[in-house]
Amino acid sequence: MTLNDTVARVTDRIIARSEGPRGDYLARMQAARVKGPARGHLSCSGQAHAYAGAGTDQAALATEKAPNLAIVTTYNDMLSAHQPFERFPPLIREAAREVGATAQVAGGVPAMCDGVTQGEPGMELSLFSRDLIAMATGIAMTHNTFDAAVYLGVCDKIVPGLIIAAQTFGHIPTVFLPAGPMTSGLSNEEKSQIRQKFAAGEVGREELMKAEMGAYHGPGTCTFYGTANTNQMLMEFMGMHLPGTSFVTPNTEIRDALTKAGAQRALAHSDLGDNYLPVCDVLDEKAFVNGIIGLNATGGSTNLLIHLVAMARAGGILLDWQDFSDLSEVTPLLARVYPNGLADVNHFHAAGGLGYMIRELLGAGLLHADTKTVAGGGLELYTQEPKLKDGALVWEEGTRHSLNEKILRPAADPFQPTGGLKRMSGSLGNAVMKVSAVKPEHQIVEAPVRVFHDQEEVKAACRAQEITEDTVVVVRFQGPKANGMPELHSLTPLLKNLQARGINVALVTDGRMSGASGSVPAAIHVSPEALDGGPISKLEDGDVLRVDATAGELEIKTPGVLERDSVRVNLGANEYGLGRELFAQFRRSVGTADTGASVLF
Ligand SMILES: O=C(O)[C@H](O)[C@@H](O)[C@H](O)[C@H](O)COP(=O)(O)O
Ligand code: SF4
Repeated sequence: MTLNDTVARVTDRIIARSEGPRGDYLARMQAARVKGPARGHLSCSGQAHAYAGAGTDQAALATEKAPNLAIVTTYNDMLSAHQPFERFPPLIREAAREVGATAQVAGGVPAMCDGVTQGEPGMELSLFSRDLIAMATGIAMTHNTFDAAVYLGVCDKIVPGLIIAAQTFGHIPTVFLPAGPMTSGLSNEEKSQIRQKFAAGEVGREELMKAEMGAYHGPGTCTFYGTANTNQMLMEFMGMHLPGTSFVTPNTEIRDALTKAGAQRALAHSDLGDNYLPVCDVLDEKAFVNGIIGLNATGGSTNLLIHLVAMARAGGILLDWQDFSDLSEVTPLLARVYPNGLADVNHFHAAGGLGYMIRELLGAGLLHADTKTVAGGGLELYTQEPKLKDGALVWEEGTRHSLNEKILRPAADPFQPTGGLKRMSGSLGNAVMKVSAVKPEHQIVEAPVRVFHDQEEVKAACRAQEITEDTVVVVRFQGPKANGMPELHSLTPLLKNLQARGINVALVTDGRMSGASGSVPAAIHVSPEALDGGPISKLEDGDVLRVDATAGELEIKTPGVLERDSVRVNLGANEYGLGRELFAQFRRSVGTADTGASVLF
């Protein structure tokens, strides 16, 4: 199938724009290659220290020339999605031994659960945790005893941070290992409805708690299509997972088989064998374009508009939001998974999942088929799905037809002809909106603004029934420099209640929303942020703003606003408490949302 013209044009534009930094990066990766096992270049004392804790693998490490596999794990009990990783290191060591190699945990890396911290001060560290995860992984990998690596991570900032690190150590073959989604419990829609009833005072805390525990009931990734599951989609579209591994349930025989196969695949690609495949050859411009196509075709998390820019930059690839916007215009929306629909990722997987989507998008000429993937070939391999046959892991062709067209559609008959994410621009600056989750009748709001400097102020105003007319709710000083750009997802039930009362409401913020946010039109990541004196800092209650998701317009309609001075606020309250005092340097040095909101470059 001929590649779509726009996909080809945007890819060429990215390659041309990135030529300098990409060339320098690839030269550094080539220079980082070593002859023989990496550990052999350490001093005898360094090696002895590295092997002392290796138990039965100590002799092999000291005398053999077989590859040594790094395990970077983000296991902790706070993220249901990462709790299954507790069992992974022994499985991976066993897999390494089966192929005459060794494996060592290079380091444990922090991971934050955005569900636990949602609406709490901790959320102000969330975005910064991405770069800290990359730095912590750097500390693990700098032991430099590794010829291949597996990275264990799933959730929001964790996969982006790990990818930044994997790119930094891009001369090392690396496979990402997921743990898989939680089994389906109380549906996301039912959970959301009970939250709205609680916000409206119609049910008590006991009923709310029962619903939340029914939704989030066990190990595995939360089942909505938020940032975590968007990351899983990216790892398949970009060839960093084995095919079809993302949405296989944790703690099952096939999950364990996939974990071992991923480890052995990474070892098979080491420079000590004949199939050297470093990360820098997998994550090239085409892989990132494939990821952006997948993001739009699935209506994925808006957070990836920030993270993908930073992930690509770590490999010398320069993305901008116009790339996302141009690709969105030619990418059909093929999936409806909550918040873009009622299904969850388990239903999506059962309907044909990522393998069906990749087949459809390849067939439509919307993906680069000729990328290098950890599966050992091009993207065609990702139309296959793993099966256990007599205890052995095999891959078979996935379904050629959607098994539920309410969830998954063919490219010839999509839910909508363009992608789920829309770039917004106008006199207020640049922003993004997840339009796939907003009903058409809610996609244009032109109304007076009500300005807030804190999400708690919004909650108080909603509870006091102060918002009774069409309103654009502006929450500013939520940008990366102001307070770490938290997600304001806990406003969703309150704003949905206003919408349900017939009030045409939109949210505009220099902050973020969760990948799970939906249905209320939210123009987020407004750049420049208020603290940088962006137009959002000049708005006053009553000014009229037009938020038009159809046209991608974010326009101040009241004259004279831009001539005003910027409002200044005292941000001292968010400099201390629950660890925020440790991130002052991050707030001072972080970049803008549209350049990846990073402290690293
Ligand atoms: O970007 C995201 O996908 C979110 O941060 C997600 O990781 C977080 O888990 C949700 O906010 C939790 O959803 P609820 O708060 O609705 O349970
Ligand atoms: S999806 Fe969100 S809430 Fe669920 S485990 Fe991951 S970070 Fe936590």
